[in-house]
Amino acid sequence: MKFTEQLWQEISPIYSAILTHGFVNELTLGSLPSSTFQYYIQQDALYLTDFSRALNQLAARATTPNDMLSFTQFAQNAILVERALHESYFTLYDIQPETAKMPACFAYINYLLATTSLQSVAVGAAAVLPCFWIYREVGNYIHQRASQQNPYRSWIDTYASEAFDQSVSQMLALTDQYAENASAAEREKMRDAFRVSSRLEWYFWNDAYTQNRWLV
Ligand SMILES: Cc1ncc(C[n+]2csc(CCO)c2C)c(N)n1
Repeated sequence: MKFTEQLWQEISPIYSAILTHGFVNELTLGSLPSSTFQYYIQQDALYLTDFSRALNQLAARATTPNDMLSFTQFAQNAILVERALHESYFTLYDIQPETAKMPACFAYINYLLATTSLQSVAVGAAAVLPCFWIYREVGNYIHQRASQQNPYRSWIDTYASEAFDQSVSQMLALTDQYAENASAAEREKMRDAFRVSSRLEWYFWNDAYTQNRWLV
């Protein structure tokens, strides 16, 4: 079994919790309150900018030109996605930009920046992988079920694209290659990083759903 297949098996309860989460359910049905979607998009714009920084960190630290190129392209793409949010959804759904990261976004981004800066590139790659992989799976899941009249259709179509599918496959191959060259202890850290980020993906949806804010 591929290393990444093993990773996916290990997060099976987390992935199920994401698919059955109220945010995903209501987004699919089109009944998600616009204020909830607004919170999500505002936080995601903040997330994407720093996610790009985390990928650039991996690009700077990768040892082969091929890997550097992959991480650089992913990093560039995250900024393009962020820009697309501004050019489409912010206008389409009349959303105001936000500057404060709420708890899940704050935790997730700081975890990714610390891991891609201070851990090995292999562990850093495992930490950013859920962002790609979970979005492809959740994106396809929603895409298959949502109606054409869904008010969030424009967002839903983004993650079901072929271009996105290709970058996820590239990221998976890259992670498997790092795992092959890693020691058992290193692979254990990769598994842990993959699980932590997957959990934080759930928290990201949950913060939007509950409109979570700093209590103090
Ligand atoms: C919280 C959160 N997690 C994952 C994504 C998905 N995503 C954003 S950028 C990118 C690819 C960059 O090359 C992917 C897969 C998101 N938007 N927000």
